[in-house]
Amino acid sequence: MAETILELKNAAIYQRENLILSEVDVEINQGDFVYLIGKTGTGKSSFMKTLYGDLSLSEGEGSIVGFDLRKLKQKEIPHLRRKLGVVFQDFKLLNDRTIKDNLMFVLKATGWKEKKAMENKIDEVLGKVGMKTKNFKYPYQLSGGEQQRIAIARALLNDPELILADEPTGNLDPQTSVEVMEVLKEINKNGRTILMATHDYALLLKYPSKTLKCDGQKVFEVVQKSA
Ligand SMILES: Nc1ncnc2c1ncn2[C@@H]1O[C@H](COP(=O)(O)OP(=O)(O)OP(=O)(O)O)[C@@H](O)[C@H]1O
Repeated sequence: MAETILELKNAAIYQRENLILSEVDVEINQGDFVYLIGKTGTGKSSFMKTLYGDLSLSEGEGSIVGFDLRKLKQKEIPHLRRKLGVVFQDFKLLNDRTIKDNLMFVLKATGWKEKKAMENKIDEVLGKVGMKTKNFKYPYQLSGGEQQRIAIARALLNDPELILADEPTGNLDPQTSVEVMEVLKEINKNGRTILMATHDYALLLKYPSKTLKCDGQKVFEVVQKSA
């Protein structure tokens, strides 16, 4: 049996006092590729934020990569984030430094010390996203698709057990979205678990996989119809 990486039981998710999602029961196993879909404002980002500790879980049960979300303390959040790779729609790269220095910054912030090991790791993750030759560039010198590849490489630095991608193709054109999706699929094929929020139905049709939907304050699994 595959190991459970994420489990929510009867969870409720709030933004301040507003209930966004309730009775949430979700299980994600090691190696899964899971989509999270739903119209704008239905709670996809709130769901993701709960998983990476940006919103606290105050009702129900939740565990993710070995952390109990109900008991998560502020000071544990960096440890949780280290076991997760988070990818955002807007890349969130630091524009004042090169790609290599963006990645170096994360390694230093997460406790890496040895220069050679850091350089090897940077080479390894850039290789995985096909961006090894661009390490001297600045983010603004790269296209959106290239920047997102770098953001995915950054998410891989600490060998996360789970990658949370919130609309990773939201700012990209259809062709570039497919390229970024290929990168994510390849990473998943190598055993990494991925949860991806999206409203790009073309991608869902092209790359069918388990799909969760947010609607009417609930999250449920939907069966995709083939095109
Ligand atoms: N910081 C906040 N404070 C209060 N309410 C919020 C906050 N952030 C989001 N909300 C509300 O929570 C609901 C869900 O928002 P959320 O961003 O999770 O939806 P979403 O499905 O990710 O939407 P989108 O596809 O537009 O990103 C919305 O009604 C939104 O107005």
